[in-house]
Amino acid sequence: MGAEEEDNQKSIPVLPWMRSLIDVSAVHKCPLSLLPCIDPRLKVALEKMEISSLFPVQLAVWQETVGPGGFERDLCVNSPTGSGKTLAYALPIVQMLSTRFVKCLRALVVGI
Ligand SMILES: Nc1ncnc2c1ncn2[C@@H]1O[C@H](COP(=O)(O)OP(=O)(O)OP(=O)(O)O)[C@@H](O)[C@H]1O
Repeated sequence: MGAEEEDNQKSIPVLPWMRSLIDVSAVHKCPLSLLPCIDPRLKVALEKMEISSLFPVQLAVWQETVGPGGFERDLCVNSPTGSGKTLAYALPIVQMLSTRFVKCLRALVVGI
C-alpha cells in the first residue's frame, strides 16, 4: 500500500455503525408475541396484514433501534432483495413516531 493510499484510509471516519457489526444471518425469525416493546396497535396492524413474525433483518434492526436497550442512531443495513428491508426500517419509525411527539425530522432512509 502506497503512502497516499495509507493516508486516505486513516482519514476515513469510523462511524458508530461501523464499530459494532451485526451478522444478520445469525439472527432468527421472531414471532410478534415475543417482540420486545412492540406497541399493541402496531402488533394488531401487522396481524391484519397476516404478518405473524419478523424476518431476521427486521428483528436485528428492531433490537438496535427500539430495544431492549436500543437507541436512536444511524444504521447501515446490507441485506438481499426480498429479505424484508422495507419493514425493517419502517416498523421502528412507526413505533417511535407513535409514542413520541417531536416536530422535527426524525428519520431519513437512503436506499442504494
Ligand atoms: N415479517 C414479514 N412476514 C411476512 N412477509 C413479509 C415480512 N416482511 C416482509 N414481507 C414480505 O416479503 C416481501 C419482501 O419484502 P421487502 O420488499 O420489504 O424486501 P426488501 O428487502 O425491501 O426488498 P428489495 O431489496 O427488493 O427492496 C414483500 O412481499 C413483503 O410484503
